[in-house]
Amino acid sequence: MSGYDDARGGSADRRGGRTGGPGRGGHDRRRTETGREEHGGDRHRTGGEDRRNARGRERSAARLRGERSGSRQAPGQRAKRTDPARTAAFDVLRQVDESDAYANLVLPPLLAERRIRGRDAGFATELTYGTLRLRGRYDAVLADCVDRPLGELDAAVLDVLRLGTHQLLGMRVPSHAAVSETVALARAEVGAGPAQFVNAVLRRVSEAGRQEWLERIRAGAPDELTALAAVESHPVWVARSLREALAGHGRDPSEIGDLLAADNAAPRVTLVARPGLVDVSDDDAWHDADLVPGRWAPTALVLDGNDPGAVPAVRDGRAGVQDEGSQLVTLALAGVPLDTAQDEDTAPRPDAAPPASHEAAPEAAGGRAERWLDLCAGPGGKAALLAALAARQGATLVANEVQPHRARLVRRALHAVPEGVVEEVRTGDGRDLGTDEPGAYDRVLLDAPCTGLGALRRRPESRWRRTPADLATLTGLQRELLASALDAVRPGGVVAYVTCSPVLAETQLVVTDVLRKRDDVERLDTPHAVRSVLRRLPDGTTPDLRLPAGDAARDDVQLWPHVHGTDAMHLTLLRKR
Ligand SMILES: C[S@@+](CC[C@H](N)C(=O)[O-])C[C@H]1O[C@@H](n2cnc3c(N)ncnc32)[C@H](O)[C@@H]1O
Repeated sequence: MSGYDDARGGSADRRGGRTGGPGRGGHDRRRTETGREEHGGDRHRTGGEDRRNARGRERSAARLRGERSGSRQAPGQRAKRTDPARTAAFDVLRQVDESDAYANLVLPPLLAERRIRGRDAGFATELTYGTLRLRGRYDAVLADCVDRPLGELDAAVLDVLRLGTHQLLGMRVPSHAAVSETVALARAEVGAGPAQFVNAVLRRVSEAGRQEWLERIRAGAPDELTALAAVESHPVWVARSLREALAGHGRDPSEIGDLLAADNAAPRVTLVARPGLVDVSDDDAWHDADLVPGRWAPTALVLDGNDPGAVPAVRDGRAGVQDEGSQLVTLALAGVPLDTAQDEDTAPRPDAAPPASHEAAPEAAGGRAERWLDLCAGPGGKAALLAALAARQGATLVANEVQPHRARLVRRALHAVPEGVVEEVRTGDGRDLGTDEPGAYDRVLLDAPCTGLGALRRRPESRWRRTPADLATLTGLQRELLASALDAVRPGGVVAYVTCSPVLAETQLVVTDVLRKRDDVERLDTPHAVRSVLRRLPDGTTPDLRLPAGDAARDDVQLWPHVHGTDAMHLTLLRKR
């Protein structure tokens, strides 16, 4: 990467003061004067309400195809080529802002389309995800370097600044290259005037190292939680909810720093080997993939590398990419005995030998094969594991999903499951199922729509999208869905209430509230159910799940990224009396 040598970047502020530069108004005015395409406007404002508008989508789609709307710089300023990896990262950030896109869905096809491979692809990936994850930290840094509220800056300029700041403070890019390459990106994407501003601001950022900036952020915060939230790049309300969740689930709230830090670490790629569909020793299925057993689930394999698409078993649906927490909660539901009279040890372990045939498996009360229901199945990760387990236990599965396009994803996820196991993939509102089919199922998985605040490692942009108002909407829906799941299960049957959020309002409070209104449900010993499906260690024991003990012990299970290395999955098992 080249060093910085740009006489045109002459507005660099070396006096140590904050830098004003072109804000939204200035940026637009400049473009109007030069007659170039209107690019910023209110749509680009961070958090702008109208970012979903059609023009934004069109522009984003064109950008993803690699089409530029024409050079925004004077010919004499075009000498420096922009780096394709940085341009790709910028384009993904703009998509995330303009169209509410998910970076993990947009970036891989964009890299493939532009033939960005190898180290460049790795650089673009780290730059994109790292910038999105640490956006809050970088905004705190940038707020110290710019003399107006960041919300007044053109959103595209702000994204360029965040990209430059991540290179300076979060990657091992030499300062001169981080600044000069980012200024070149700014010049190509947002124009020469803003590029000068970017140059000046990034020079201010580069005057201190990461540690010094973190100390400055901490010193400037009004209280400890706000400081931690800024340093670890979480909205304050999210940090507060997570700290409350730690306490409510029986952990020490002082773990919040470790939890927030764990949200900023890219998770390892974990695969699920769907039992009965693929064998770990089948070399053809794994095609030389470097795999080690997971920490908790007997079905989990950790992939050393980042390309699960290269693994044949993943491509053909016998395996999939799935967090171990998701695997554990699904295995626990499939393994829990259906009625109290049954000896718990008779529940089949997921790594036990399969029954001799589909028909030879245990039956539900009444002598029929068990019927299982996945009430909110899209896109189908848990449904696929559940269906594989159902096949081994002689059960059948109905998968329900309210959104038609997600129901299609469920069908695709289930295509490797043996014929006859999946009764139906239906599209419908799960809230109606309890009334439509009362007592019709033996096991029901309710993996409820939730804030996803337990899976922030995987969705780098999502922490900035959620608002406290989402909680009110979601918790109402979660209550209705849980009531429906409990109506849909037969007496003696089991419901698994699952969220990928540890937030108390979505976990304990939903369950407590729904159970308060009915007397036909009992809580099961969920920690026991989860322990009984853990993988066996070489010495025959199972790993220590490190759940709260003593007074803090609970009858539900909450997993944590900083303790278990999984998403913060929540599981409560309930039995209909
Ligand atoms: C947390 S996701 C489920 C993830 C899924 N279990 C998996 O492992 O792939 C929740 C799903 O519930 C769906 N959903 C939301 N409201 C619903 C409703 N009223 N009825 C059924 N499904 C609903 C959402 O579309 C989303 O696909």
